[in-house]
Amino acid sequence: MPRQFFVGGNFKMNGSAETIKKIIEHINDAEKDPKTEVVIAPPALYLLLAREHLKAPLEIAAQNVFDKPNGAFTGEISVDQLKDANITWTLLGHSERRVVLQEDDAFVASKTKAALDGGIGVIFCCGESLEQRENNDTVKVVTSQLKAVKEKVSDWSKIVVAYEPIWAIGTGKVASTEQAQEVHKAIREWLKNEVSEKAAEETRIIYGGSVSEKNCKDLCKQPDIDGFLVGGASLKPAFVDIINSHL
Ligand SMILES: O=C[C@H](O)COP(=O)(O)O
Repeated sequence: MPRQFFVGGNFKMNGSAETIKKIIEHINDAEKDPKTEVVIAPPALYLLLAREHLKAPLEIAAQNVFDKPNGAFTGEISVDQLKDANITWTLLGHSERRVVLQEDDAFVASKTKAALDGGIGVIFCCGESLEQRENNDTVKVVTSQLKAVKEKVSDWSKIVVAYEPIWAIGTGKVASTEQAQEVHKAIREWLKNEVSEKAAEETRIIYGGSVSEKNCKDLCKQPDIDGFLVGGASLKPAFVDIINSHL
């Protein structure tokens, strides 16, 4: 069975109640490819606003979730709290959290397990720095990030893997179709060898890093690119063109 095309919109720490409502209304009203699964990730403060306005089947992701069920963890949000707010997905392992907030592989994997155990889908981000790419360590870095998850998680059916080379995020410097396909293919091989044939066939592997309405059409023609995780362009009307890119 073909994998359903998946497009996530990561608003990061952008927007206000007014602008996020406008973006949501635009996405609601636009003509969209019904074959694309669309998930938007507004800042935590606006998850409930998004829940109120976003129309099904569009879904909402948190940008992060904690791995403890409750308690004295100032500033954190639990899996049960997301479920209470009808939030069905979370991003985890974004490089901005790995680099700026120093989240390591083990912590990201622990949060991934907590989310999946609670029934929340995970958009699991992985990717290499420019230095790591120049040292030819891309596949090694990405698979070691995935390996940390494999040590804690056996069911991959609710994981979407987002390959996001750090050097391409927010820089306007998109990976070439060949560069992206090569890493996506390596991730699929890794899934086949280390998880299962089923996981390799069914897991969506999406690309993130300066995706725009201009480059999405070529990227999505690659056999192992099953969609996109979009940052900056998800705040613009062009997000709909990315949702429709494989039409
Ligand atoms: O989560 C999204 C990625 O970090 C990509 O962001 P960007 O599209 O602004 O480069």
